[in-house]
Amino acid sequence: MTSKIIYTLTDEAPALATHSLLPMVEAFARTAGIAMETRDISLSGRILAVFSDKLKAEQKISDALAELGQLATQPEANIIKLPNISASMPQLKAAIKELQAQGYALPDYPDEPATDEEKDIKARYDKVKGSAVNPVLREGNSDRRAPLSVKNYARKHPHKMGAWAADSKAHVASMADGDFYGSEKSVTVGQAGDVKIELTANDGTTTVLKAKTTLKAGEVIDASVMSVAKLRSFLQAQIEDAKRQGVLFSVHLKATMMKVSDPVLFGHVVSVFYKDVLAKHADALKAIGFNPNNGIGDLYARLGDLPAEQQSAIKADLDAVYKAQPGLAMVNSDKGITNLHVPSDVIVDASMPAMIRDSGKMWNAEGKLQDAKAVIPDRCYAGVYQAVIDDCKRNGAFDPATMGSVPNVGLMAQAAEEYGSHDKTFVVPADGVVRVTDAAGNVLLEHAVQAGDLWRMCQTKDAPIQDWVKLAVNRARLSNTPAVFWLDPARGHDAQLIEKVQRYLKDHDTNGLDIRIMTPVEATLFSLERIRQGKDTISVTGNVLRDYLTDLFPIMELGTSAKMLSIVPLMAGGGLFETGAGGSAPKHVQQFVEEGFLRWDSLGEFLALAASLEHLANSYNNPKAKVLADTLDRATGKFLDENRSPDRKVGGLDNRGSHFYLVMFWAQALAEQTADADLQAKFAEVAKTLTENEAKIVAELAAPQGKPVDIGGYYRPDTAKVDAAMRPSATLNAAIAKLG
Ligand SMILES: NC(=O)C1=CN([C@@H]2O[C@H](COP(=O)(O)OP(=O)(O)OC[C@H]3O[C@@H](n4cnc5c(N)ncnc54)[C@H](OP(=O)(O)O)[C@@H]3O)[C@@H](O)[C@H]2O)C=CC1
Ligand SMILES: O=C(O)CCC(=O)C(=O)O
Ligand SMILES: [Mg+2]
Repeated sequence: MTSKIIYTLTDEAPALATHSLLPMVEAFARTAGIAMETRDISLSGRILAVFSDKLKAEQKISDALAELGQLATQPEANIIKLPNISASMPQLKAAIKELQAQGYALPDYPDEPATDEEKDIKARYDKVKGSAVNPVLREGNSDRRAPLSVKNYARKHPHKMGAWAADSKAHVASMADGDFYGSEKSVTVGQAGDVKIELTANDGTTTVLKAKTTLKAGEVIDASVMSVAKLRSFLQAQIEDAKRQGVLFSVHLKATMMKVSDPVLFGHVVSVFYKDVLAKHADALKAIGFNPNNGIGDLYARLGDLPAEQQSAIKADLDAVYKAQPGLAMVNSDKGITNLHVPSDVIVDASMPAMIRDSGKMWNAEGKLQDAKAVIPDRCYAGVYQAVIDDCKRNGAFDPATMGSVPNVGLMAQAAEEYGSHDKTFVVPADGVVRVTDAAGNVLLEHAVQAGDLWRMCQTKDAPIQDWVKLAVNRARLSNTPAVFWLDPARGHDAQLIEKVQRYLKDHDTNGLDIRIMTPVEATLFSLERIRQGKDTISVTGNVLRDYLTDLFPIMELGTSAKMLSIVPLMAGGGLFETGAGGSAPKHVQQFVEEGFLRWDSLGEFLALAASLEHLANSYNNPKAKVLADTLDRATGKFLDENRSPDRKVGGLDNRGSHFYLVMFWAQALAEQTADADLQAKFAEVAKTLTENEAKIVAELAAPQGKPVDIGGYYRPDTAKVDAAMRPSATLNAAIAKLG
């Protein structure tokens, strides 16, 4: 077996950064006999892979995601996973358009498929849409934390935190009833078997929503429903309340990862907020195919299809809406892009912490910060953010120089919980009752529903739960830190989990450990109180809170979740090393293209690479890999100590310059170490060259800054163009080439 690490090629900022970093990493890894292989799991790559049959021979690419999904279930897996686009519908369509323009004969996305062929095309695209990558690769639970070196760095170089006023009007608004939280029911199934999901309408007719879902013994299933009538009246009341209080209206959902439910929720917000203009022009908007689930931006984009007169009438009525309604939080006030323009622009895990970091404010239409109402319709997790906001109002902003840390152990293996619910989420077609029945006809779960309601079922397998409990105990032991399971006994699903957690904790030696179970709000208060005293508390959570908390706490503690170590110990023994805990930072690409400056911070990649090398050293007994891992660790420490992360603006060090420093420190550490004489000798020269040419290389890397860059595409940029843009230092390239 050869030692090999798979490095994923993804999208946007992390993909650009890869063009600079990976060639250097490859050269270093080769010295230890390690092959770095790449696999394209970008949005465009995934589209091309599923439509391979429609492409010319030279355009075909293999289905790397399917291959890696398979690999993740094998003990030899060692995968470094960078963030990728989880495409919303507008992003998917934009990517299709770009690829078509590049000469790929892809079909259009059929919004309303009529023929079997169109249905097949839609099904294939829907497979690529949303969070299509992470659930496939995450065959393990997650361990996300700020390593001590990173925490020390943040304490030494605290980022800016917006001050909090006790009378801030910022708040979270959630429904009082009729939401998923209020309706959740759950059972643990004793034996393996299949279940059926069916709607019995009030007129007596039966519709099979999903004929077969296979369950394993001990699996927890839950189901819940969101009442659309109650949602819409809640939204209307919140719009009025925002106006009354003079705060910005904003909505925070996860339309990317929750690709079936949340675009629909988003669509309701759009259609309630803009109801006057949408009602008045209903026929015209139907004719141009406007769909509120794609955001109000979809309306603006399609306006051009209407006669000029009608366009200006609609525009005037849109402006009237903005006058009558409360101010909307903006994504980009210069360009007039609101919170309701694109469902993937405001994603709750990143957007709520950003609002909290900004004193409970968001951007208004004038480009100024203003107190905001954050609408998070469902109550399952919203209370966490309100608790943080209340704490900030009471005690002021958190201080990154002194605050403790909240690492996370997250249950996510095998598409656990809500994030695996897409194939079991339905917009209910008629009033009636939805039932989940087993093969013997026993009703396991049922809900009375109305047409338009969102009904969903989630699955959580037992083996991942056992693994999660074990991981929590291990982390508590290794870090000697209290661990809190964030579970709410008032929720059907969580009540089942509490029982299992209590049972499986007995399988471990928990002597001397402080392990508790608390509701999410109690756990927040407990963790925040400790954080203000500089103490750490492990959060042990389900899949959604894993996502939310691993942006929330890092953004408060470190300014960004990019600086997180994010490991997925795969249940089959392999390792999946995610890079940071954030996304693919679309704004960074915009800045790069306009100004030739890439502010992406690759610290997450550095941390993942060290963990991956360490894993490889252990599983293949490769002492050279261990030396590479240890020296990379030292280099990262120095990198943090000297604060060589990218700046935010032209003139400072950018992503490329930060890579140079990491690589120089790594080469220096290799030249200094004595554990492996061969590596020491190999790196002596490159370390010397890089050290002596520091100023020259930094200047060569900075030379292209300040000018626009043509990368030949957004979703599928031109490799040669990006290579040239990301590797502009001939001196650095030559030094690395010498490694052979
Ligand atoms: N693991 C994955 O694959 C994930 C993928 N996504 C996907 O990413 C896309 C964008 O999602 P979004 O919610 O906007 O979240 P992002 O994390 O991409 O962006 C939010 C902000 O976080 C900051 N940020 C994140 N990573 C870095 C980094 N490495 N260096 C510097 N700053 C960073 C940037 O803020 P600033 O403006 O301050 O520079 C950025 O604008 C979506 O398509 C989403 O589906 C999202 C989360 C995880
Ligand atoms: O898969 C996705 O869409 C997002 C993943 C994410 O935000 C996370 O894991 O933190
Ligand atoms: Mg996240």
